[in-house]
Order: sequence, then structure tokens, then C-alpha cells
Amino acid sequence: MSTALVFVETLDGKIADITYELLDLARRVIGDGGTVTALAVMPAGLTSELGAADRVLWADNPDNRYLPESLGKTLAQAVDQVSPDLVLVGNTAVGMDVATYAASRAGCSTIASVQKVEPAGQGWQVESVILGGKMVATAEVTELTILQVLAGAGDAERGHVQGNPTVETITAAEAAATVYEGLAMPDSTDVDITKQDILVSIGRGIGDKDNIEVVEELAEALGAVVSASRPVIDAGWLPKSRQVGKSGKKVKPKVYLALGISGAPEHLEGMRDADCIIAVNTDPKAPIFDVAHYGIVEDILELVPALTEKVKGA
Ligand SMILES: Cc1cc2nc3c(=O)[nH]c(=O)nc-3n(C[C@H](O)[C@H](O)[C@H](O)COP(=O)(O)OP(=O)(O)OC[C@H]3O[C@@H](n4cnc5c(N)ncnc54)[C@H](O)[C@@H]3O)c2cc1C
Repeated sequence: MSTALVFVETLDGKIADITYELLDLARRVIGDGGTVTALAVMPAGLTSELGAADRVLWADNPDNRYLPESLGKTLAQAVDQVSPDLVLVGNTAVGMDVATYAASRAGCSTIASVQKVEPAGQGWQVESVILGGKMVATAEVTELTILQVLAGAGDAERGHVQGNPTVETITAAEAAATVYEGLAMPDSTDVDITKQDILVSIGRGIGDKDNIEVVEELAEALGAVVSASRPVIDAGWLPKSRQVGKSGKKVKPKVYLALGISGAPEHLEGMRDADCIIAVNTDPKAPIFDVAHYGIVEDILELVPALTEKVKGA
């Protein structure tokens, strides 16, 4: 009989959807006879949301402090306590912090960007995406390995079950070297990119901050808003509130125009549900074309001004 250990991720006192996906995945992979244990460092009163687990190891976190050092150590302690066959953590900004910390403490491996897990022989067959989504690697895992699972591998609705799992109170490990200073949320006075019908989204392919102006003209002609991939935000060319993706916002516009965006898994996570995706990229092998409904292999700096003229003339 197998045991799965699922790390419960929270943000600002709420359980993140990725947790419910992991609970669904854990149950599917280990079967009804197995035990699913959830490790939750979170405020009191939320364990009934984890009804898809048989058991919850719970440590109180009344102030919602995010301390990856403490969480990583606590996960390593839980691995010792539970001796799981499978450990699932979200492939999120939080999960990546925690999984690597825990793996080093527990002396085991970790695999990032996991999109599929299935039982195989004495262990698991694990599929992960590598090289920014251009290739898929398959590994037979027979030793304890912490899997960082991408959103989409499980079904959050199926994994979000109200119930009364057995709750065992534990003490979270101390963070010796890190201090929590507070949660910084994106500026809420900017436009809300999650509410737009059309997004004109730019990536590193825009090349320079000065080139954003031509894209803004196109967006204005279309009645759209400009959003971006992370490198554009990290460069400080647009505010954080415009970032699409894993560590930005999840959007579902009617039209998503992806200009000079390669289509890394962390970006796709935020926009792949758009009704119509149109991608423009000079690289015909860019992974964005795998999710695009329409693709154009072209230099955006050539195409965008011409497109703006067409839209204005229509
Ligand atoms: C924990 C974590 C969280 C992350 N969160 C996010 C997130 O929320 N959102 C996000 O976007 N990324 C996120 N990332 C980063 C992600 O992995 C990628 O690095 C990022 O999405 C790449 O952005 P890009 O496509 O703009 O750049 P690149 O991957 O560099 O792609 C640029 C593309 O532009 C094309 N190009 C270049 N010049 C032109 C031109 N003139 N005309 C047309 N095409 C051109 C190139 O062919 C290339 O495909 C995260 C990463 C991690 C590890």
C-alpha cells in the first residue's frame, strides 16, 4: 500500500488551487487503497478543505508568514515521519523554494516541471518538460524523489473536497537565517488584465523599452491592453500588474496576441485557456506555436506597425 505526501501551498491565508490539483493527482496515482497525507503550515480552520486527504499534518501559521526555510525543513521532517513513496509539491515559486530546500535536508532528489506521474514497476514514471518546454524528459523513479508538479497535471475541482481528515498537530521548524517582512501585492490601481477581452502581450522579443510604444498603438487601435511575459516586467519596462504567468496573473481573454514570447511553461500556465491565441515569433519552433490557434513567423517590429495601419483603416 503506497503513501503520498502532498505539500499544501497557501497564499495570504488561502489554500492555493495547485494543492487541490496535487491531492487529486496523488489519489489517482496511488489508488484508493493508498494513504494521502497533506502537510499544511497554515492558519487554523482550513483543514476541512483538505477532505481529499486521509490525514493532515498541521502546524499553525496564524500570521500567514512565508518562510521557505522553515517550510523546507518542516517538509523534510514530514518525509522522515511519513516515509512516503511519493512526495508532491507544486511547481510554483513557493514550491520550488520549498522542494529544493527539503530535498537537500532529506538527502533525496527533486524533479522540476513535472507534467505527468504514473505508477511503473516498483516506482513511478515521471514526465517533465525541459529546455523551456521544447523537450519532454521521461524518468523511471524508484527512490524517494520530491516531484515539483506543474499546474494542469491534476484536477483542482476533483481534489477540492470538504471533509474531516485525521488532523495531527505538529510544530513547524524554526527559520534560523530568514525573516518574513510582509506580503507585497501588485499595484491594484493599474488596469486589471484578467478582465480584458483582448490582450496584446509582449515578450523579450520586443528587444527594447522604446519599442513598446508601437505595441501600445496597436493595442489602442484594437481596444486592447498591453500585458507581458516576466522578462519584460523584470526589466522594469511594464508594472508587475501586467505580468501573465505562473508568478503573474492567469488570464482568459477572447484574444491573446503573443508577440515575441517563446511559450515557456511558466508563461503558458497563465494564458493557455484564452479563447483565441495568435502568436508572432521569428522562431518557427518556438513552443508558443504548440498552443496558438494562429501562428505567424515574422519579426514583430515589422509586423506590428503594418497591422496597426490595417486595424486603423478597417
Ligand atoms: C518560478 C518561476 C516563475 C516564473 N513565472 C513566470 C511568469 O509568471 N510569466 C512568464 O512569462 N515567465 C515566468 N517565468 C520565466 C519563464 O521561465 C521564461 O523565462 C519566460 O516566460 C520567457 O519569456 P519570453 O518568452 O518573453 O522570453 P524568451 O524565452 O527569451 O523568448 C523570446 C522570444 O522572442 C522571439 N523573438 C526575438 N526577437 C523577435 C522579433 N523581433 N520578432 C518576433 N519574435 C522575436 C524569440 O524567438 C523567442 O522565442 C518564471 C520562471 C520561474 C522559474
